[in-house]
Amino acid sequence: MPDTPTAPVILGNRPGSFPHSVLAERHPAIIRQVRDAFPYEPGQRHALDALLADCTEGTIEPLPADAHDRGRWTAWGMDAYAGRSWYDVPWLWSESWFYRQLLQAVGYFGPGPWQGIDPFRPSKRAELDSSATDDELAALDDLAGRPADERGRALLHGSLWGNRADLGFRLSAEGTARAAAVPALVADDGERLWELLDASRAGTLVLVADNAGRELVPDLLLVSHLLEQGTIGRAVLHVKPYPYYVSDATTADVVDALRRLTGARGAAAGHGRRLWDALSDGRLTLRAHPFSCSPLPYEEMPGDLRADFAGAAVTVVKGDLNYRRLVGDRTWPPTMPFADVTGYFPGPVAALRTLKSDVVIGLAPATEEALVAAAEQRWRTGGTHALIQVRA
Ligand SMILES: O=P(O)(O)OC[C@@]1(O)O[C@H](CO)[C@@H](O)[C@@H]1O
Repeated sequence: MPDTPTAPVILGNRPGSFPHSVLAERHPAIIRQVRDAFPYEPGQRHALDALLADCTEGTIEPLPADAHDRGRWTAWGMDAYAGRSWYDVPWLWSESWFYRQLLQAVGYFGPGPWQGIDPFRPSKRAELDSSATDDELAALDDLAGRPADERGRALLHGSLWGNRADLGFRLSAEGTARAAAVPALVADDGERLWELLDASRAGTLVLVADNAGRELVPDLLLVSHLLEQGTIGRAVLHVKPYPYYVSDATTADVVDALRRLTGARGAAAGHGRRLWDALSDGRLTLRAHPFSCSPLPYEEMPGDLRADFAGAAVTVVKGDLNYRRLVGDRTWPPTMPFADVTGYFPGPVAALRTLKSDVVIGLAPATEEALVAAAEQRWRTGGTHALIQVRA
């Protein structure tokens, strides 16, 4: 049996490291942002204050016996990590735990009047309603006259770079937008992705979505284009079952994005109607699997999710967090081959991601050297670089 490659799991306990800054600074900033965004009641405010202290100084405390998802979190490692500092468990685990606790604090899981109220909705809506989104939708009219191939490639890149629009990232990355003025692909298997899609004419595309708003809109536009061209016959869009990592897309965000498209003018409205029809007639389906908010890598996915991915002509995995889960949140050498690490994935898989955390694999040695020479290790986390990687 071939050896499965491995590397140490990333923890958040090294001061000065990016993961440490997320736990020590980004999470408190997210709590403050949420606290200011709603007229929360005293009980919720106390719970948010308690979470602020807990997530920076406390330890992992198991969920109460009657928590609706206690069994799930037990299976995901809760008991094994009980009593440990948030910094001393896998960083990926700690982050997912944070969002679970934040939603608990604001009453999202209910029962009660705040059940189902997304604490990140104001920032997601502001982005969707922004003039920047207007400009992006208007640009579709110029694209409409171009050959189909060119439109497809432009929309693929729109979906890729849309991943820079990540609201949690912006909380702790002020100024990187300017640094990102010269975008650069550090790995580009884009043509291999088109080959896969073209070879599977009328097959199923699974798209594992990441952020709502200015990432989800271009993701949906790409799906619309592929359906229109007959490149794919069906699409399955995986979203999160509850709000997560600030801007991750839920079903409500898909509906908001579709309404934004159908309410626009010109080509954007045409895409909106096509997607609306596709959802209505079953050519586009949504999934909100509990594992999508789990603190585990995809290698540990359950059988029903595995079957979903196995049936796809290709699964496109969007964004930084999904990339970490796809390849494992580990200190891999950047030149570790992508195909070696993703060999477990049930079917062809493509990653579309801007680089916003330390994990990266599949780089050519010369690419890594050039990146380090130009920016030491900053290229890993600044959102200034992107990649398209494919394992057929
Ligand atoms: O998955 P996304 O939206 O592309 O990025 C998520 C992110 O902003 O959050 C994590 C840190 O909290 C990192 O993986 C990354 O920086």
